[in-house]
Amino acid sequence: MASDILVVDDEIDIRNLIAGILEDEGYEVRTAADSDEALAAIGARRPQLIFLDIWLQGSKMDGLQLLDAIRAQHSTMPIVMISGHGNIETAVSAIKRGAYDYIEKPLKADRLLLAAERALEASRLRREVESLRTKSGEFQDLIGNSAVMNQLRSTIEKISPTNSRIMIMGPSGSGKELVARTIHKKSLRSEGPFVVVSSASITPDKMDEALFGAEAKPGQDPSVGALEEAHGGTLYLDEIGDMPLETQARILRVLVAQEFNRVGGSQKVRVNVRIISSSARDLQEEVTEGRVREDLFHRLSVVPVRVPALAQRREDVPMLIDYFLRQTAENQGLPRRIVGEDAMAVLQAHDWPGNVRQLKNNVERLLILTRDGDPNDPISADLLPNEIGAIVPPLSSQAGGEHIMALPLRDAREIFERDYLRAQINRFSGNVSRTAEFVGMERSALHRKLKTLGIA
Ligand SMILES: Nc1ncnc2c1ncn2[C@@H]1O[C@H](COP(=O)(O)OP(=O)(O)OP(=O)(O)O)[C@@H](O)[C@H]1O
Repeated sequence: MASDILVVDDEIDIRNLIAGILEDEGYEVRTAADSDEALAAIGARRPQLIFLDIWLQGSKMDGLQLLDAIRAQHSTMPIVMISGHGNIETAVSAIKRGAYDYIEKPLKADRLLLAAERALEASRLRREVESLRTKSGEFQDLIGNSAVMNQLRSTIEKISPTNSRIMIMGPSGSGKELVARTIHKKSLRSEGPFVVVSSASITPDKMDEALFGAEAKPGQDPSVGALEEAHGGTLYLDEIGDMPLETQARILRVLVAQEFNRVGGSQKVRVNVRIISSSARDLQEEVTEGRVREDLFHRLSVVPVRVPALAQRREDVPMLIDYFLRQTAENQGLPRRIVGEDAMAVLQAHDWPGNVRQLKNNVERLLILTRDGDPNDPISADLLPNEIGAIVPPLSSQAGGEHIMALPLRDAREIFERDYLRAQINRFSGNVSRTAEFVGMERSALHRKLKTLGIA
């Protein structure tokens, strides 16, 4: 996506010259002759960079006043001043007031392009640092080598470079947002912003403003909404089913018309944004029950992507654990640890209703709890929190401890074998060969055993 640059200068020749040089390099350029036009252009859509003439003759505000006015509303907007020959001092004072750089007249194409590149790069880096900071280093590769994860990865490769809208479905904590970030990173918009709007963290009455922004009210600054913020990049709508129906209707209108009004505003804002949305619930059901608009659902899920629950890809658990152990050790300055085989078996057999997020939290907790132990000792199963449970899930009620004591050995053993093998089969996602290898039986013998015990 080409960056959107606004050139503000009262001299038409200068405006055209700068616009021509920038457009030749593939930038998208808009121009303004005075402060009113400039503020209107910024109001219509926030640019990614502004070239601003210091003098600005015949304008309500001169360049420095306009600089202050823009920065008051958009404190992080990169602005490069255009300075006349001999007023370098003013240019320097503009930098003190928050301009990013200045270029001198007569203009030189290479200096102009260099200034544009640097300012855009600095602003991109600032966004990246911010997003890394807020995510506290959470951006990471998609870990996992199971068949379903490999399938997911190849889907991501195919759909990322297209501009199509994507609906990601999967249970909470399974990695939907990470998949969305990966798609963005591999798309042609990767240099643009990735903006998240999460229904969980915004109250319904604030949702419209969060998405569309709001026009300035007396005594208040205007607010830039997520759609505008995501111009040139990707907007991730987390839990679309939790958005108020009126907001859904407004999103639909944006998708149809490609433009929208800020809350309380009458001016149309045009943006170029790819929308990726997500849902942890069955959206078809949400549609049937009237919580999601059917027309919106069809427009948003041009390409549906499913992220499987962790319990459906247990093979990935050891790799994820290893990854989180390394990551946590690095982030917290703790020694690296390894997980013992007994603990690994328990962790792999667990059902993880909170999916990868729950696994990650547990690994972090384990590493912190065992920080005083000998780093060379593998973390053993007895250190796992109770809720993770033992490898044999709580025995079915009719086979509780006391009952077992009332049974002959043969029957008690059968109950144990059934629970044990069921858990092992689960752990290896139904793969009999790998289960047989682990429990130390011939494949055919295990088959017979499973049949006798009535395990499908
Ligand atoms: N395959 C994976 N490899 C590495 N980390 C992962 C993977 N899947 C998820 N994670 C990590 O697990 C945590 C939860 O993932 P994420 O937020 O993407 O899930 P989600 O499905 O969007 O959750 P929710 O529905 O609650 O919004 C994040 O810290 C994420 O980085």
